[in-house]
Amino acid sequence: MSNSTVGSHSPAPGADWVVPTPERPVDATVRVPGSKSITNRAYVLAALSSTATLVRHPLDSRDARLMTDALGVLGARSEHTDTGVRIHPLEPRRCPDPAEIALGNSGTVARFTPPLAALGPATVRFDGDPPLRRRPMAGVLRALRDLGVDIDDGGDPAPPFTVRGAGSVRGGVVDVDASASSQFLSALLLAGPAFAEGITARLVGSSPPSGPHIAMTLDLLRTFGADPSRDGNEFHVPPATLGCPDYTVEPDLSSAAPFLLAAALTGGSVRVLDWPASTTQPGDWVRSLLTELGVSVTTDERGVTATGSGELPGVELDLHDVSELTPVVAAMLCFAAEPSTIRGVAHLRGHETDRLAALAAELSGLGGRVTETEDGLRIVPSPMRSGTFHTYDDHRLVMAAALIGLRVPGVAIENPATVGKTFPGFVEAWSGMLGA
Ligand SMILES: O=C(O)C1=C[C@@H](OP(=O)(O)O)[C@@H](O)[C@H](O)C1
Ligand SMILES: C=C(OP(=O)(O)O)C(=O)O
Repeated sequence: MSNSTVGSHSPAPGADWVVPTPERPVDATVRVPGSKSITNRAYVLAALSSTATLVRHPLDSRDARLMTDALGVLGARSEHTDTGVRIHPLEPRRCPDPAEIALGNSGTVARFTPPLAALGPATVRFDGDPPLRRRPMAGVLRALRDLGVDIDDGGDPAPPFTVRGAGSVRGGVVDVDASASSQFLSALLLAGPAFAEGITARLVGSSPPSGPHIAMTLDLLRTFGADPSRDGNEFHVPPATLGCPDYTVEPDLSSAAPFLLAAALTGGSVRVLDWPASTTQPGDWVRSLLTELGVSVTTDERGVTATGSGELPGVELDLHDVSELTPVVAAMLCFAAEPSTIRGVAHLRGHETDRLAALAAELSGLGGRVTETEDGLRIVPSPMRSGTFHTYDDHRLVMAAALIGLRVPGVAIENPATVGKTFPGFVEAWSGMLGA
């Protein structure tokens, strides 16, 4: 494939990235790295297993390294091998006391590791990047406290906070308000097999976002030998001895999404290799979205291919279940023929940044007419122009801005390296797709 472009292949360190704008429809085959959500769940369950786990094709990114580092502090060694990462079972005596865990801006690390600290005997202080201190944590900290875990958050349920481990957690029945993040529930369910009485988590408050991520948690628990069950709003995970010697991570379909959307926006064709035949990943939904928008989506043994016409209708979408796709979908809809609305995603105000405010500001800054609603965005077609797109340390804003650059020459993405949270090679993969 070759395709002429304007813009740059890869920015100098610290410089903005002027996104290449193709002069012809894209025609490319791409491979994306492993799923962040699956990688970090597999690492947690591997640490809780009684024997070592080789995790194959894991994501290697900032969030994944933060997870292996956190597990290392807690006493689970990891080895990078030619075929993946081998995680050894937690040995709590290896954890220094007191200990410190760095959370970066990773929701999975921030929510999934405090229950593991509660299982060990050490006092563990957790802190992260300044934006993480504004992300919600109350749902998981409150539930852990209700289970008898000693947590000091200075009265504010946010990092920094300290878990004083008692060497075990009794577990049992607990109410969980996961309306701000599904990760609160996933955190408790993942640790459930290691609690003496397992866990019965009863959802209270409005329904959690990101349902597929909860299904993913149950799926991985089963793969590692636990026996989770769900009865309406009640989730039960009995105590279990876990083990899965060899686990292979699927490609990250949320990282794949912008590449398929690129086919829709340029009237080209993009194949993503190794799309799983069945998956709990929310990114799989992009296939039905594109089909609804009139894009041809075909699946064969090599992967999924999207072929677009470059024309898109406006659409009304409820993204409550697949909210991590909102930034790239919102960017694409700036080029639809009619107005669109995205609803059901008020909780994005507590993601890496306030994503609704950031998308409205940055897409409007390039000429789009994008406004915040109570629980989403309204997008009205409007000619877009070159300029700087600020990324607020949010990987998915880099991906969103790259889509705008497909149709608008001269889009400069500030701090593109922040995409390394989940996709360190994104700039190169995007430029490769464009033949730049
Ligand atoms: O459990 C997970 O791996 C995730 C759950 C979702 O979080 P929220 O439920 O907070 O949206 C999602 O947005 C995030 O990217 C990953
Ligand atoms: C919300 C996200 O990440 P996390 O909550 O895992 O930090 C995301 O990747 O879109």
